[in-house]
Amino acid sequence: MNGARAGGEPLLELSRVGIGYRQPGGYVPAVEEATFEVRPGEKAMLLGPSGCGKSTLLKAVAGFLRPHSGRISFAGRDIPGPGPDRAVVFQELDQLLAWRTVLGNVAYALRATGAGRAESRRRAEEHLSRMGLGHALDRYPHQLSGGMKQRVAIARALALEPRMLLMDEPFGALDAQTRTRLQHELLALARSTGVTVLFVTHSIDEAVLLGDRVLVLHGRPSRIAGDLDVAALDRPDEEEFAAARHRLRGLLADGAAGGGEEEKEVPHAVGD
Ligand SMILES: Nc1ncnc2c1ncn2[C@@H]1O[C@H](COP(=O)(O)OP(=O)(O)OP(=O)(O)O)[C@@H](O)[C@H]1O
Repeated sequence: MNGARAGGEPLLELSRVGIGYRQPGGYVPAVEEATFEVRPGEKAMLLGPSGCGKSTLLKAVAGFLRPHSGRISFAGRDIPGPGPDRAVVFQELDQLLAWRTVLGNVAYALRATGAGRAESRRRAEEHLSRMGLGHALDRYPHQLSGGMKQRVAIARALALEPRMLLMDEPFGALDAQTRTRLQHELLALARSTGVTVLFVTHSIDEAVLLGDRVLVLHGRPSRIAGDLDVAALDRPDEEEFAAARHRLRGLLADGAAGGGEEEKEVPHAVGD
């Protein structure tokens, strides 16, 4: 989906959100004053260096963590906790249940939302076929490549027909070729389903390629340092793509230099 098609009331709204963790030495804030909106059909990318709080924000939107300040609302309501309206795909290749088949993994998730057995199998098959896994329904996770495992995880998330797909570096553990292939598959899927996406990455190119908007996080605790519209940019060889890349690199470098953090350098994978 292109950002130009995204519209209407925000689906997700964060207002001055602060989130942190209780440590033995006391409370340590990870993210502060995060304010942004995501509209239906939009693909919003959270970009920032390692440890800046991208996953923390995503987990709060998923309902796994509760903010210590501010407000997160989804479809106009405070988030009560995790729910199938916000399906999550993680980076780890072992997020599937090892003792269930490909079909079983997706059908099980559907059963957990109350769908009947036959209905769950039908929907699971449909979504797995859409991800090119129709031939692998009876395989177990250990019989799959990394790319196939991530396709199953994406199929499982989409089968829930979520209003928002939350993706935490879902292609980060894949080789470059598989990663590129899955990025393009995700773009096609988002275009055909219109699903709203919140996507965590530390790669500038991935953010510009996949996103309609890129929200840059930096500092410790981190804040939103920039919000760039990249909806029209999907060709890395084009001048505007290079300009966006340059702008984002600048925002990240400002954060690395200005925050007084222990982590000064722009992380390795940025701009890859
Ligand atoms: N469960 C936890 N308990 C305590 N501190 C945590 C926990 N999870 C994350 N943190 C800390 O919160 C900060 C933000 O972590 P987070 O994982 O959100 O960053 P990130 O930007 O997603 O990093 P990466 O790109 O490396 O995954 C870090 O300083 C991290 O050490």
